[in-house]
Amino acid sequence: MPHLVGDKRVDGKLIDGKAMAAKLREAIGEQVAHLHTHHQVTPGLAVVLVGEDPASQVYVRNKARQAGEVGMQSFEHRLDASVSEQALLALIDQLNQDPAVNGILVQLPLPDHIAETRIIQAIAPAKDVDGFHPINVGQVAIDGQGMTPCTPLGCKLLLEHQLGDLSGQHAVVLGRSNIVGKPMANLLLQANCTVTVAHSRTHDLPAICRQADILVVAVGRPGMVKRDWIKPGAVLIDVGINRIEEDDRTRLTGDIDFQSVQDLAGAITPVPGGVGPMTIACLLLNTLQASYQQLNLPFPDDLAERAWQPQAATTP
Ligand SMILES: NC(=O)C1=CN([C@@H]2O[C@H](COP(=O)(O)OP(=O)(O)OC[C@H]3O[C@@H](n4cnc5c(N)ncnc54)[C@H](OP(=O)(O)O)[C@@H]3O)[C@@H](O)[C@H]2O)C=CC1
Ligand SMILES: Nc1nc(=O)c2c([nH]1)NC[C@@H]1CN(c3ccc(C(=O)N[C@@H](CCC(=O)O)C(=O)O)cc3)C=[N+]21
Repeated sequence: MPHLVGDKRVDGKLIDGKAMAAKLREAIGEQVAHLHTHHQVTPGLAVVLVGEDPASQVYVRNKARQAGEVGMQSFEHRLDASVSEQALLALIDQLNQDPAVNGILVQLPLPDHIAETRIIQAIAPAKDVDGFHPINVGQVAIDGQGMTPCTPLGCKLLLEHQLGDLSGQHAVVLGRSNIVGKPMANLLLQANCTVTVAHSRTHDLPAICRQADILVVAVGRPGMVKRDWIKPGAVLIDVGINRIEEDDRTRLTGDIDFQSVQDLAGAITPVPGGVGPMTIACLLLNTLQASYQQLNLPFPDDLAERAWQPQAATTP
C-alpha cells in the first residue's frame, strides 16, 4: 500500500543505488572529459592500501577501476602491513606535493601500530576526498562546505532523489562512527531534518527507530533492524556490509532484516547494490570537485541531480 512521506508517495520500492551510481559516474565522466579538453587536466586519485585484508583489496581495486572508467588517473599504493607510520607519512607527503594527484584516500582501518588520526591529519585538506581531515569535518559541520565523506554523501543524494526536500523529517541515524554515523547526522541536520543519533548505549532502540521517517543504519550487525522497528512508509537506508559464510559461499547482507521489512518500508536500499556503489561514485565526485577547486574553477554543484534527470544534461 502506498504511504505519504513528506510530499512524495512511496510504496515499498527498491532504491537502485547501483543504477544511480552508474548514471552519476557517466555525468562525472563528461566533466572529466570537459576538464581534459578545455583545461588539459586529468583528475588523479591516489588510493593507499596497507596490508592484505581481502575486503579492502576488493574495494581498493573497485575504486581504481572505476576511476579509470570515468577517465581519471588512478595511482594505487600497496604497502606491507608492517610498514612504519613514518614511511606512510612520507608517502602521504609525496602525494600531497604531487600535482598529478588531486585526491588521496587511505583505506581504513589501518594496522594497530599506525595512529589513524595522525595519518588523516597529514593529508592535505584540499586533497582529502574522504572528508576525514578535521578541517573538512569542521567545515561540513559549520556550513556543509567542506569535502563531504563519501558514504553519508551517497546516502543523502539517494534520500533527496527519493523524497525531494528533507525538511522537517525525523531522521534516525543508527551508528555514530566518524566515517558514517556522525557525518550522516550532520548532513541530515544541514538538510533541516530533526535528527536522532542512536548507538550501542541507546535505551529501547526499537522505539527510537519507530519514530523515524528516515532511518539510516550503519552498525555492522547483520539483520539487526526488524519489522517492528519500522514506521510504515519510512525510507530505509542500509549502510551495513556484512559478509556471511553460507554453504561454502560468501554472501553480503545489510544491517536491516530486508525480507521482513520490505513491504512496510516506503523505500529501501538493497545490499549489495544500494549504498556501496554510491559510496564509490561519490569518491569520484569528490575527486572531480577537488580537481576543480585546485584549478580555481567553479564546480557544478548540481551534477548529481542533473545526472538523474530523465534526459541528463550534457556538458556545458
Ligand atoms: N556501504 C558503504 O559504503 C559502507 C559500509 N560500511 C559498513 O557499515 C557498517 C558500519 O560501519 P562503521 O560505521 O565503520 O562501523 P563502526 O564499527 O565504526 O561503528 C558501528 C556503530 O554502531 C554502533 N553499534 C554497534 N552495535 C550496536 C548495537 N547492538 N546496537 C546499537 N548500536 C550499535 C556502535 O556504537 P558505539 O559507538 O556505542 O560503539 C557504533 O557507533 C559496517 O557494516 C561497515 O562494513 C562502512 C562504510 C562504508
Ligand atoms: N578511507 C576509507 N574510505 C572509505 O570510504 C572506506 C574505507 N576507508 N574503508 C572501508 C569502508 C567500506 N567502504 C565500501 C565501499 C564500497 C562498497 C561497495 O561497493 N559495495 C558493493 C559490494 C562490493 C562487494 O561485492 O564487496 C555493494 O554494496 O553493492 C562497500 C563498502 C568504503 N569504506
